[in-house]
Amino acid sequence: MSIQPITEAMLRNVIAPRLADSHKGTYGRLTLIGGNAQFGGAIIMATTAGIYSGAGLTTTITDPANVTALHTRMPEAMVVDFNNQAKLKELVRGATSIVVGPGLGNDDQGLRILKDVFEVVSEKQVLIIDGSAIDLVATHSLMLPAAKLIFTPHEMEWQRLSGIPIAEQTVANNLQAAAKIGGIIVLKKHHTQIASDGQLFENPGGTPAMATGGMGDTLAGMIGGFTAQFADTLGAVLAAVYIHSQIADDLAHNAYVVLPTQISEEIPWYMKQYSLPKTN
Ligand SMILES: NC(=O)C1=CN([C@@H]2O[C@H](COP(=O)(O)OP(=O)(O)OC[C@H]3O[C@@H](n4cnc5c(N)ncnc54)[C@H](OP(=O)(O)O)[C@@H]3O)[C@@H](O)[C@H]2O)[C@@H](O)CC1
Ligand SMILES: Nc1ncnc2c1ncn2[C@@H]1O[C@H](COP(=O)(O)OP(=O)(O)O)[C@@H](O)[C@H]1O
Ligand SMILES: [Mg+2]
Repeated sequence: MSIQPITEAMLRNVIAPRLADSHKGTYGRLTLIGGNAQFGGAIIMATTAGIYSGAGLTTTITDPANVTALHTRMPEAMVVDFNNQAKLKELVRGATSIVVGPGLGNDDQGLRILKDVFEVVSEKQVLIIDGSAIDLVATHSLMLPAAKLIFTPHEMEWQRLSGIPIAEQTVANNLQAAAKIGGIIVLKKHHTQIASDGQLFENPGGTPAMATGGMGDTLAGMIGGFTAQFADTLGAVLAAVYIHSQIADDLAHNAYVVLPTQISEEIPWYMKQYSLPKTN
């Protein structure tokens, strides 16, 4: 099995210049679901990343305790109470891409919300399953819905989802489990690996300056924003993974630690560079 490094040429194929004849509806509807009373920051960071990645319209469904904080940080986001089951289902149905799990919590409340998402999501939609949602799928052996599924586990979440202990997470074992689960698996670690349809890609970048809470929540939001805009779902995932760590690597030249929200603020500048014709 050959491992393909993610290249900048791949990103240039995905991140197209915006067309003059377009509007916010052209760039996708992103719905993010998560953030219980304890983990509000996770969904705020995911939302921030989705908006800075250029999603046309973003709605966040979260615990009411997080609404003021989210609005204060990101007035661009629309917000809905995650106890409003009817509204949640409507917003999932209307989304281009859905991110579920950052800070959702793996208790009964989180389980009820995840089941509602799985009930209404459909084949043409992208569904990114992160954080607590991965744990809930693993713990309750949930049936996966027909959708363009993207899982974003760290190594412990991958252990829970695949049953492979971290020490035995070899390329061969991971690919076998990924084929069984289906969809795109983004196994997050130093040099994150992405499995899709028997292919394996590796992120050449990344730094321990990224090892701080919220970094994965930010990546989940980026993948949401990228897949909402770009029709090539695998290409969008690879581009998001690459830019996420490229920004961190650049900031880490002069900084001991890189904050997730600092990464989000840089995303539009990097996307612009990849959308321009190559000069040399
Ligand atoms: N500000 C907020 O609101 C934040 C909210 N968050 C939200 O919290 C929820 C729980 O997510 P979680 O990732 O914090 O907890 P969990 O899934 O139990 O994993 C930790 C366990 O796994 C182990 N471990 C082994 N390998 C590992 C690896 N490569 N990467 C990471 N861990 C690894 C690790 O080992 P140890 O640290 O003990 O060595 C530990 O035992 C989720 O919804 C998330 O979105 C967070 O994003 C933080 C900011
Ligand atoms: N040492 C490291 N080298 C490269 N990337 C790292 C390192 N540590 C963490 N990361 C990256 O940070 C993110 C951590 O994700 P995750 O554990 O889900 O964070 P959280 O749930 O706190 O938001 C992943 O994208 C991972 O690749
Ligand atoms: Mg995480």
